[in-house]
Amino acid sequence: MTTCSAPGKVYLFGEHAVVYGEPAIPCAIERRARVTAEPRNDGRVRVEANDLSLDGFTVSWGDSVEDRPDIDVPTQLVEAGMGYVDEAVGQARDAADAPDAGFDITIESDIPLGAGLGSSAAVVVAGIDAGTRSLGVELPPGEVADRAYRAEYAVQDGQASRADTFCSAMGGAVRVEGEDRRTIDAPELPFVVGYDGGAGDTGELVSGVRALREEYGFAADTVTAIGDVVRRGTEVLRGADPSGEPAPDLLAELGRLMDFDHGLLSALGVSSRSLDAMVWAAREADAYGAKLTGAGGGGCIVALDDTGGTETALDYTPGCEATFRAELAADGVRVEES
Ligand SMILES: Nc1ncnc2c1ncn2[C@@H]1O[C@H](COP(=O)(O)OP(=O)(O)O)[C@@H](O)[C@H]1O
Ligand SMILES: C[C@@](O)(CCOP(=O)(O)O)CC(=O)O
Ligand SMILES: [Mg+2]
Repeated sequence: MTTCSAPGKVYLFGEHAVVYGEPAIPCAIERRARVTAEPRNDGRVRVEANDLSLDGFTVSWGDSVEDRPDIDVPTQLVEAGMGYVDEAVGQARDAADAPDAGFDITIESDIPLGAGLGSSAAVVVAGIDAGTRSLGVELPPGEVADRAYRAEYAVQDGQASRADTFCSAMGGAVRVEGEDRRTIDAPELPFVVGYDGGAGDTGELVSGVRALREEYGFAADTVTAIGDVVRRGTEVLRGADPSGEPAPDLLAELGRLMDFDHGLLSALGVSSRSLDAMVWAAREADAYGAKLTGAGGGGCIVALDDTGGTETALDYTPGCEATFRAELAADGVRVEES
């Protein structure tokens, strides 16, 4: 039996544009998904996903038709819900050269689903690492990231960047631009997350941006402008002392860039009323900056604030269900028990 965990993330900047080869900087946060894999010798797969609830039902499933969850939700939604774990199992079998391996898989996660904090990437990364290790094969984190990317790419119909999965596998702050991916030095940034209790459909939101970008030159320019924000942000971070407290002027400049990024994402149609309300509550509470994180449509915003002001303001914002500080997770995927 092997248990591995992997962190979720917030985007400092660059989501959506990263899908078209622009750079992005996601940062791993201390909210993790834990996946336990226990090989079975009958070749079957059984999954217990207690935090995956569809229409109020907790989901567990197996690999035969009779073993699919018998709940009153559209098949498509159920298939989509199970897709990431099924793909992770496929990648683990392939990496361990054990196409017929069976597993009992248990998933626990404190990352809200579909909310822009990268729950899918964390589950896939931890799942591939736990699955392969339980078969006696240890993959370097870079290979776990590659395989997790292939899994996300398959579930999201070819609409995925390497950003979430690389960040979850490596931990810390990372910069991804097409095939180029690296960990970067960053100071401990005072992230505050606001969560509206909702979710967005990543595939649908990415498709929406793709369509706008194809229809309008100015939408394509908006995507490029997000890339420009990230290029500027990269320069700003390069000038920072990664070991010390971040200086107020550094936070002010990163915050201004986050605000700009949110405006561009909003122009691309991926914000929502509740995300905007939380962003404005943070700004009015004197956060350095605030933006949606991840695919958008609903879910989470991330603000930069080293005082308690934003958390208090979000607590009183209608539509905000939860607020928490998110510390940078130095560890990416790691073994918890074996
Ligand atoms: N705890 C979990 N157990 C099983 N599957 C999960 C879990 N958390 C996330 N997932 C999978 O990830 C999907 C959400 O991923 P996505 O829409 O990309 O949003 P995000 O990555 O922003 O959380 C869920 O529908 C489910 O398939
Ligand atoms: C919109 C996108 O840039 C980020 C999606 O993040 P999340 O799954 O919503 O956490 C898509 C991608 O990079 O694959
Ligand atoms: Mg995701």
